[in-house]
Parts: sequence; structure tokens; C-alpha cells
Amino acid sequence: MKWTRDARPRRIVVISTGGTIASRWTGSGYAADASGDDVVATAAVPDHVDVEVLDLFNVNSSRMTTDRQLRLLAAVHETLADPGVDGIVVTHGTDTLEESAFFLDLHHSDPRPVVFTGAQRPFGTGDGDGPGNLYDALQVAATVHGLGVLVVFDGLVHAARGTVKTRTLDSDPFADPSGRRVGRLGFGQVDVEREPERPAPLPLPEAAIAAITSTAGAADARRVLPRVDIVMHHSDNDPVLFEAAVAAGARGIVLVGTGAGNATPEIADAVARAVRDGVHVVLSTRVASGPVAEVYTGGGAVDLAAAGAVLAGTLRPGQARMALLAGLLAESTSPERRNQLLRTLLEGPVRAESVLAVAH
Ligand SMILES: NC(=O)C[C@H](N)C(=O)O
Repeated sequence: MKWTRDARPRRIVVISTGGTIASRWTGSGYAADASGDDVVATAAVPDHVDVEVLDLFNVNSSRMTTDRQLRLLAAVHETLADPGVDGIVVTHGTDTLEESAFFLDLHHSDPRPVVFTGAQRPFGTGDGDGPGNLYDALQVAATVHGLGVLVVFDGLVHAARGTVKTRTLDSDPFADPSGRRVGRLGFGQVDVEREPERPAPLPLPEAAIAAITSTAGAADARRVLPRVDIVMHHSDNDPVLFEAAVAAGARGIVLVGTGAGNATPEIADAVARAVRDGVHVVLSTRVASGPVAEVYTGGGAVDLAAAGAVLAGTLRPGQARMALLAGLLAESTSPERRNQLLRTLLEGPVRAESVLAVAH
């Protein structure tokens, strides 16, 4: 379906958070530095679009934190409280863009779009890709609705869910390795090829947002924000790092298995102990695409699931961690209900069961 727009002026708010699109040379490397106004000034603005800028923070996105992601979620929510706003563009570093975009998508209940974009080449360079990406993101934010949180990069439109950074430096760094993109841009139109599948949005995590904005500050936030770790399996791995995460106070751990989500009997025992102690474990994979699936025993996903791990579907580890974090931040009464919620948040369009049905 092709989306176009009439001449009614659209009000789009650009929320600036840093990344390469705002990065300048510091003398020893690039670092986020330029303001949101400066970033917007580099780009052409589509016809009939009025842009307002909100400078939220300015970091390279490898320095993203739960605290900052909650601030971003709250800023989006407050911005959309104004019915005169037509859409939002978030400029963000590409390293963890997939995490913030998905975290926001899990909580996004408004038909107005939130569009993430950034750059692979730095601010103010002649060959920079930031200005073009920002133009496209403004175009999409002013044109579509009802598609949730989107990622616009290099002329392509992706759903937040499932889309990850698949190339470190290319100008086309994002893709869903297990699915299809949402669409593409061209000649003032947005061509939407599929509608993203999204679970029912979660309510805003009010207690966590109150904690990070409270005067009690960091101490309060540490008490409320759950620690969620990622531990990767490999040949010769033992449970030491997994157990270190439990000892550090993790309330959730993403276990990144090999293959379709496999590890060892010793890791499966460690998972069972952690789950018994109230830690939520999600099983993802270090393979680039495809779902985790209960195929193998002897420490494989069959045993990890029996030990209490919840399978991450086709979500890669960073996004599986976001679903786990969102599940832990949501009000819930019992571990069983939370696991049920996690299954809903993790489950994507490609379901392991259907793959297994073919495999048997
Ligand atoms: N291209 C980028 O934006 C990478 C950058 N290091 C970041 O994520 O902030």
C-alpha cells in the first residue's frame, strides 16, 4: 500500500539523543556532541512539515542505559499528550537503536508514528548519510500511522520488532534477519509492504519512571530498576558467568545459546537453580537468524525450557533483553503470570512450533 499525504501542515517533534548523526571528531575519535537543532539544520525538511526539536541527551548509544531509555519513553509519552503533534522522530546511535526502538514499541499505544533514525557517517561531513536519513524519517513520521515504532534508514522502513544492526559500518545497517522489512521510500511516497505484528502494548511503567525522575535520584532508581544480564554460551563454557549474574542480583538473564538455543546439562542445572530463586531466564541464540526451538536434549533447549527458561522466538539477544526488562517493569502478581506475559512479548511472527512441525 502506498501512503501519500495532503498539504495539511504536519507537526513533527525530533527527539535528539546523540549517536553518529550528532558525532564530531574529538581529536582521538568521534563522539556525540552536536545539538538537536544543529542536526536538524543539516537536513532538508519535506514540504508541509514543521519541525520542533527536543534535546533529551547526547551520547554514543553504546552508553545507553535503562534510565535513559525510560526518559526517552516518558518524553515520547509527554510529547504525544499534545494532540497537535502528528508524529515523532528519534535520532539515536545505531549501536543500540534496536533496543530503544523495541522498548518503546512494546509500550506504544498511539496510532501516531515514532520513527527512529541515525547515521553511519558522522555529522557535518560532505558524504554524511544523516541528512538523507533524517529527511526520510520526517517524511515517514508525517505520512503513516498505526504501524507502531519504526526504523527508517537508507531509504528503507523497518518494524522495531525483530530489526537489528546487521552491519557494523555500511550505510544500510538494519534488517530483520528472520523476517521482512515494512517498506521503502521513494518520490515522496511511503510504500508499506506489510503491517508489523505487535502484541498488545504494555502500560507505561509509572513506578520506574517516577523513580528515575524523583529527587531521591540514583539510589531510588537502583532499587526499582531490575538488573538484566546477557550471558553467551560457547564451546568450553561453564556456569560461572551465569552464576555471577545471579550473584550480582540479576532479576532476569538472557542466555544466548548456540544453534537453536542449546547449552550443556551443567548450564541447564544453573538455569533451574536461578529460576527456583525467582530469576527469569530467557533463551535466545547467537545465530544470526531463525527461531530458538525445543529440539535437543543433553543441555539443549528441551532441557533449558524444562528448567524454566522462556524461549525468545526470533528475537536476537538485545531485543530479548528489552522484552525481559519490560516484563519485569510491568506490574504482575506471580512468576507464572510474568512468564505468560514474557511469552507474549517475546513471541514474534515466526513461531518455533511451526518450524518444529516441519522438522518432525
Ligand atoms: N553509527 C552509530 O551511530 C554508531 C555510534 N557508535 C552509536 O551507536 O552511537
